[in-house]
Amino acid sequence: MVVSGTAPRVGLFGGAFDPPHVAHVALAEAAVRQFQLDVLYVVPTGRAWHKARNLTGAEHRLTMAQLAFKPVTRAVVDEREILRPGPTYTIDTLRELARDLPGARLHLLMGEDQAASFTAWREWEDIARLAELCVARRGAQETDGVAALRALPGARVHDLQLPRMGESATDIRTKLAAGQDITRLVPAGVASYIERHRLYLTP
Ligand SMILES: Nc1ncnc2c1ncn2[C@@H]1O[C@H](COP(=O)(O)OP(=O)(O)OP(=O)(O)O)[C@@H](O)[C@H]1O
Ligand SMILES: O=C(O)c1ccc[n+]([C@@H]2O[C@H](COP(=O)([O-])O)[C@@H](O)[C@H]2O)c1
Repeated sequence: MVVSGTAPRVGLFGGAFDPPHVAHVALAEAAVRQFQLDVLYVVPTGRAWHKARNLTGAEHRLTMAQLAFKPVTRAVVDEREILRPGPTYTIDTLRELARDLPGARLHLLMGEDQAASFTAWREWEDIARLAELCVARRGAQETDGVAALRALPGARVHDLQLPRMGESATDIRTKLAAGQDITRLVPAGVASYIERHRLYLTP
């Protein structure tokens, strides 16, 4: 890891990445730049307790994340949540990072949809104590996601400067199942991987 100044600035960007799309990559690039991150851990979710659907196999999502985030300076795709048994909780990952990188300034990245449901996350108070929360606007609709986080006592909340982007993995999966073109929505390597492995052919 490259360390600038005294406290290393470390980012955590978790997601199902099913599949990773251009907004994920833009968000990661913007965060590295804005928060001057020394390293950004991009962490595909293992077992997403909070999602109703079954995710695509972890090995596919991991490889697609590696393809997608390869061009992002300082980004490292990390498989710890996939390897950890049981449901995935962000607090476990943050505690590991805090233990392994003592003194680091931890930045948790998320879109505003996740910010809006943040108080449903496991041990969210401890997450807010351990990490600065960096929230990107998402889609065309204003939500009160960022405002909800700002209202939490003690939370350190930052606006992640990203133009509103409408891409969503749900929409991409729907388009693929309908045989529609998604090449502008995902990085080229991800589009080839999806095609080669015949992913998302059914809704
Ligand atoms: N278009 C977007 N703009 C800003 N943030 C986004 C965007 N798409 C996803 N994110 C954020 O990226 C993180 C990972 O998202 P995830 O992998 O669930 O993608 P998704 O597009 O939301 O997927 P799905 O549609 O399957 O729920 C979340 O914090 C989410 O809010
Ligand atoms: O820890 C939790 O309780 C928790 C609840 C909801 C979401 N998260 C994390 O938030 C990240 C984005 O979630 P998602 O659903 O947009 O892929 C991902 O890393 C999830 O593991 C974490």
